[in-house]
Amino acid sequence: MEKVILVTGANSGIGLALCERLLCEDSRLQLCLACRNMQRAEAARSALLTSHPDAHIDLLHLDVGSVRSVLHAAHKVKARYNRLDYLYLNAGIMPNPQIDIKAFFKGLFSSNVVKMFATAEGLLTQQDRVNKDGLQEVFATNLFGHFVLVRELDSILCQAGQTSRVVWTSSSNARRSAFSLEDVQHRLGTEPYASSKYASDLISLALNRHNNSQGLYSSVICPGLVMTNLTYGILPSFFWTLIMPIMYLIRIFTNTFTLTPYNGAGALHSLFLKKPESLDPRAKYHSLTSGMGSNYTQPRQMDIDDDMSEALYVKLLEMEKAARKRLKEEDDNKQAYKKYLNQTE
Ligand SMILES: NC(=O)C1=CN([C@@H]2O[C@H](COP(=O)(O)OP(=O)(O)OC[C@H]3O[C@@H](n4cnc5c(N)ncnc54)[C@H](OP(=O)(O)O)[C@@H]3O)[C@@H](O)[C@H]2O)C=CC1
Ligand SMILES: CC(C)CCC[C@@H](C)[C@H]1CC[C@H]2C3=C(CC[C@]12C)[C@@]1(C)CCC(=O)[C@@H](C)[C@@H]1CC3
Repeated sequence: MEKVILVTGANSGIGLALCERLLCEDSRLQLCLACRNMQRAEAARSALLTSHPDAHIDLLHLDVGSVRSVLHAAHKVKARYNRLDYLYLNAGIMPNPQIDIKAFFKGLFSSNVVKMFATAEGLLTQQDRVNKDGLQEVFATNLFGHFVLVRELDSILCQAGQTSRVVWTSSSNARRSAFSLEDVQHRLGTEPYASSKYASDLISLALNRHNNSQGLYSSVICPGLVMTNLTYGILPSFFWTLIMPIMYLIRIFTNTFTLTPYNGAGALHSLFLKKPESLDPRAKYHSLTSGMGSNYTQPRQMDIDDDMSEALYVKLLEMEKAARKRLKEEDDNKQAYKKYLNQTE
């Protein structure tokens, strides 16, 4: 049977570019596009089928920010496929981003200018909100939903005599100082995106510790700065179009300005080709682009430690248990109410 690959957030940007690159590699792959909006998912499938008419592309409804949707989607995946070779955890959000213009101009004339363009450290804040599950939306979407998905798919990811891979689309914006074990959802701060991405780096390490012996390997990548819906949300799109030539100029000095989704998906693609045993669990694989535009992948050591990653893993397990309990109670209450209505009729 051909390899089965599931990509979350596959209908646009880096996720869609990854699907395109994977099909160019092997058009017989069984691709599953997991998206929250089925209209956009259909459009993505049509676009992929235009260039690969014989490709096997399934759609799956998944709102990774909702625990109920994750459990439902995982159930469907297990019913559809008896194996899952690659799980790309790519969906992500950065709501209401704000740029600190003063910090930008200060950084521009400092020795930290290259780092500033690569990581946006000190430049970017976001306004988060609480979702229907009572969780912070950025945490729920970028990390927790994906964590529950991996756990729920464990029976088809960890199969005897087979290796499977989980790949997180993290970011160089991930920063230890933006994350706190006392506030894993980042309720109190203004950098939920950096916090959620740092948390995904930690969780990847923990997944390796707990699952390598069962043949499951986890890695993290950073796509670099890519022009997608996510980045277009940071500044008005006409402004981006206006400064595009400057962006290409900056790329000569900063290899992290990958700019196109195709280049951004480079590291995701290169991990597809690598043997899992050869990967470094403490490295983040960066998509990079030379000044002349050629695309390459480079591993860089992450600022993470085992104790912190284990502590976060334990916290997420507890949160998962609580979320399942809450959903079960909701279902039981619904059932009881239905029964009551039937009796009173
Ligand atoms: N662009 C960049 O410079 C960088 C991006 N990244 C990361 O790359 C990943 C892909 O983002 P990118 O391609 O840039 O941006 P896009 O906005 O183009 O893609 C994000 C994808 O995630 C999906 N998504 C968002 N929320 C949910 C949800 N609750 N359930 C299911 N799907 C969801 C979106 O679906 P919909 O179309 O319905 O919104 C979309 O398909 C993200 O994790 C992002 O953090 C990391 C570093 C840099
Ligand atoms: C070039 C221009 C004149 C001004 C652009 C300034 C900023 C808008 C960008 C500088 C560094 C960028 C950046 C990101 C967003 C846009 C900038 C802040 C990201 C945070 C986008 C999402 C990610 O995950 C990071 C890897 C990016 C890091 C760099």
